[in-house]
Amino acid sequence: MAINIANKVPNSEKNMGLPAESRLFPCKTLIKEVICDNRPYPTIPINVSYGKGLQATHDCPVGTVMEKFEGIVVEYSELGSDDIPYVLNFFHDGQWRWLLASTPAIYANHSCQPNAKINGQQEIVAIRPIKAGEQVLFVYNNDTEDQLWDPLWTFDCKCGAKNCQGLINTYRPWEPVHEQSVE
Ligand SMILES: C[S@@+](CC[C@H](N)C(=O)[O-])C[C@H]1O[C@@H](n2cnc3c(N)ncnc32)[C@H](O)[C@@H]1O
Repeated sequence: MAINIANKVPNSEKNMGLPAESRLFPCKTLIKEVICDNRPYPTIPINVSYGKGLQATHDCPVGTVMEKFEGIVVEYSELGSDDIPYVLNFFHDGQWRWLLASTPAIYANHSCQPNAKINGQQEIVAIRPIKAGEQVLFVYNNDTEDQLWDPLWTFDCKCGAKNCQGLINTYRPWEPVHEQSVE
């Protein structure tokens, strides 16, 4: 997996200009890496009925990188309960890692009928054409059931899709209905 290491956390809506100790996701110890990349992406944060969401600013074809999770990689034990809904875990160098992102990617909501997915570079990528003004949505729990779901992340899905799973409280393999190949 390609990871870009930079010497500072990228600016984001909430962390802009703040010193490390007062960031949205304070991490007191053991910052292993800082992942950051060039910005911006064709999305903006918006308000939705369940907090914030991420909205496309342009019509985007399949394969467009809509946003990217970038921030600090920490140990699970360093996470606070408020961090859990926002953390992205990924497998790297034979172990699970937790990425506390400080980019608008954290606002992308879940849908059981998504228009995007996360790729191996922690990017949110369009799996179907996304129109300007549409919310960018991916399946949070698309994985094998042997990966442990964090109970602190359980929520009632309000995506409204016909195939809505309802309570999101476990990983399950997700079969795309109309997904187009982007890789
Ligand atoms: C990564 S945050 C997404 C941004 C969040 N909406 C916010 O305002 O900060 C994940 C949390 O958003 C909420 N969420 C995301 N997708 C949802 C959905 N389809 N239905 C209900 N709540 C959802 C849940 O509370 C979830 O734990």
